[in-house]
Amino acid sequence: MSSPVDRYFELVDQNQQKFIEALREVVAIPSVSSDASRRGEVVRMGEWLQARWEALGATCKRVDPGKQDLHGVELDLPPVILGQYGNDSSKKTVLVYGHYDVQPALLEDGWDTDPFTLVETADGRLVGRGSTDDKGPVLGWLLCAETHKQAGLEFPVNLKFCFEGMEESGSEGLDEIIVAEADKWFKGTDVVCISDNYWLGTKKPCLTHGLRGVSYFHLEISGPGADLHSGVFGGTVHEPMVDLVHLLATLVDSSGRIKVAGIYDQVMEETEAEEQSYEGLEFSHAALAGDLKRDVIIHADERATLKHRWRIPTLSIHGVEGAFYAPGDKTVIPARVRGKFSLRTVPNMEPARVAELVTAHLNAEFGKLGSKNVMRVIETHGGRWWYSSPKHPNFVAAARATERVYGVTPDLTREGGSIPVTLTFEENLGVNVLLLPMGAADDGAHSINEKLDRRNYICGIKLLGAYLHEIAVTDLTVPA
Ligand SMILES: NCCCC(=O)N[C@@H](Cc1c[nH]cn1)C(=O)O
Ligand SMILES: [Zn+2]
Ligand SMILES: [Zn+2]
Repeated sequence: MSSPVDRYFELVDQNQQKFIEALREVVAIPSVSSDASRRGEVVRMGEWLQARWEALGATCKRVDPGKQDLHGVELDLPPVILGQYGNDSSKKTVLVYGHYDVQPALLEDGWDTDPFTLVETADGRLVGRGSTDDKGPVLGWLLCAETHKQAGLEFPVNLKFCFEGMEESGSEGLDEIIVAEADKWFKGTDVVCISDNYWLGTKKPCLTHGLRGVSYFHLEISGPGADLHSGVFGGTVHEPMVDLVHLLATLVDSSGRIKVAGIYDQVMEETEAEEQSYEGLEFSHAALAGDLKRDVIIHADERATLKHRWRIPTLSIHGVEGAFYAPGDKTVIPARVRGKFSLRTVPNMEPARVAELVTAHLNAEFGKLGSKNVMRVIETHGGRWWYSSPKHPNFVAAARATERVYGVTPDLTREGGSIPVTLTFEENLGVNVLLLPMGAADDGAHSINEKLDRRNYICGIKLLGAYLHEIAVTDLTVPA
């Protein structure tokens, strides 16, 4: 007699094509949260999920977070779908989070095929916007529950879920809902699992126990009351763009070193155990250079690259608002420009201290210019870093599940990006949070030709189920 988990795996294998059709159906809903004209599609996607979970017997609560001002257009925020599947006091309760909105995508951005039509390539790539970020994983939880029910398999845990439609646009309204529901809808949660990130490479699965934070700034330089003719005024007025370019160049050098005094002071000391944790990870500069399509890597070895992604703060310059950027030549002096940059922050940096250091640096550098323009530094948004122990039983259960599906011990990774909701759950629910990725490093989330490999999708659906079965038999008490 095969075990329930083995039976579940067999069923997942038998239903592969059906699962791909389900992914095709959701990829075809262009739920782009940053596009006002697509807001109805985002809502439709949330309603699709709610209907499908309710058909299975889950109890759902649709929470409408209110209104959003999107560049002057007032829009209803898409619903957060809260759910509860099973309510057996003898079982553990797992809360899963995911998002059903996606990044924008247009064929003319360079996609090989229509981004909202799922295409399976001969080498097993399921190409389509949202396939890996995050519709594949969100669907994975649903298909896992449906498969159990259809086969009459006992579902191993009580499942709570929280699916939002604004993750790609700053998760507006979500934190307030989590805080308000911490002792209500989320009461009784034993552990949280989020599947919304990626393996370090393309072959070996991983569990993720750390994320960097982000502190985002605008640096505004205002000069004359209107744009000027450079032939008339060039060399006779202080140009905002000249000041801005100079200031941006004082922030970071070409080797990625941040030039803001004091910024590295709060960075956590590295321990011997951490140094050893880089051994054996599936990560190579050759593969990274391949993904980048050109070797533009700064560091000499893989370990240094990972440290600069995970445990060292970095500063990136993103763009300039108000600057001339169209093709062709225009002899204008822009009157007001806004440079945009952000720092990725790491343990134990405090956002308030980061803002203080950045502002002091820019004030000092601007002072040196002797410019009559006006400078403003604005911190527009931020999120804190997250760092957790991979020794928690939640991670141990996930590692066992991974071994069962893939036959290997997963890598333990951190990520350079930010998922602020991770910390919101950890702090407000007081339980352990695990990041359990489905997709691979080369999936191209946010990029053109986003894909999820068939292998990752099918094994990922097995993994989510195996994880829930492992949680059911794991003592979640943290050893003293
Ligand atoms: N692999 C998961 C990363 C998710 C992600 O891309 N998060 C964004 C969040 C963000 C922060 N500010 C604006 N968006 C990120 O850029 O890290
Ligand atoms: Zn995502
Ligand atoms: Zn994303």
